[in-house]
Amino acid sequence: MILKQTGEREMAGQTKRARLIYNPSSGREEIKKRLPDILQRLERGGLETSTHATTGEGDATLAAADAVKRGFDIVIAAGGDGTLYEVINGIAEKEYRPQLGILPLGTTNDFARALNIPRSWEGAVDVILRQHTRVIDVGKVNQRYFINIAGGGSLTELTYEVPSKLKTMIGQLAYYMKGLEKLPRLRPIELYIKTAEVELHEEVMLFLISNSNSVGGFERLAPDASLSDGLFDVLILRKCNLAEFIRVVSLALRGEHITDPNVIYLQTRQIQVTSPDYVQLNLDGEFGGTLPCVFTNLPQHLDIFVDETGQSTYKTHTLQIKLPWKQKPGTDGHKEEEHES
Ligand SMILES: Nc1ncnc2c1ncn2[C@@H]1O[C@H](COP(=O)(O)OP(=O)(O)OP(=O)(O)O)[C@@H](O)[C@H]1O
Repeated sequence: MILKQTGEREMAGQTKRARLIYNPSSGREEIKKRLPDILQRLERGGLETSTHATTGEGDATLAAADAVKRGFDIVIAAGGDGTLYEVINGIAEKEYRPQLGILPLGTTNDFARALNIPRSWEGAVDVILRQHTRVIDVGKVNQRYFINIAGGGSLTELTYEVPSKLKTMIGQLAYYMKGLEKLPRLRPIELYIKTAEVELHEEVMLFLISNSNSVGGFERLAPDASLSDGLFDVLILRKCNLAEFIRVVSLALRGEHITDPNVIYLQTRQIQVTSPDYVQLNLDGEFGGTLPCVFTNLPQHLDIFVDETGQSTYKTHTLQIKLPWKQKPGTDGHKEEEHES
């Protein structure tokens, strides 16, 4: 018999079993060097851990579903947001859902940032070993699941356009470079939005359906978002020109965009989005199909290990973007400063 429920194995005096699913290509490929140390630290901390190295797109979903089937107590996703997204998609639809640990070794690690999971592998492993968990909501759309954010429209196609080689080499800056390249070709989409509370028909630049407040390096994108309130925070940017777009983005970096007249903000449990246009969906940074669709919040659906101290080890990003038409020849147009928060 497989002892599945949280705590059952401990109560039976058995060591907990963890399945570490890691993406060897994540971030700057740090996991390749760190794996023996990570396994040793987990083992010393009392977790019997076996590993699965992902081989490409979709493999982490299969590996996570397999870990559920084999009755692992804990699944650890080691990599970036893409790996975490795939692991969640292997677990979220199942009746038995192991506890989830995160080792943030990717480029952006939005969700780990939202949960204050330490950036250092030692700190992140210790969070798992201390066994303090938080139950979080999961978003469901088109039979896929997301925990951080879903969106569509201009710029949301960005994350899967950045080649992984470029991300490995220059990290988060790759996203911003690609973003600048896209700015001149922003185009609005026509949307019909329906929730239990409102119905809207608007021309919009983009829409974001968020579960956490930390998205793409913007730490206050949805300032009121709670991971476990059963609600999505929906942000819609109305049709606007390039200058207004840049103004809203710079307000968003400071978390001051919610009251802007170009921004519609609402909270809801379920939202139906349709469009006569071809609109691709972005789920936690990955391609998630196209409109039309219904986004449903599954309240408190996953149990994730978090830092009980709540102290952030993340740096805040101040991004200074020189607009292409003001750029001097020979400069790259970007400057990123980091400050300890
Ligand atoms: N062995 C592999 N080689 C290349 N790509 C892989 C491999 N295994 C998985 N992948 C793909 O790499 C994608 C991105 O990985 P991941 O999110 O872990 O890292 P990242 O892109 O560096 O970080 P972030 O998503 O935070 O920017 C995953 O969605 C997955 O499909």
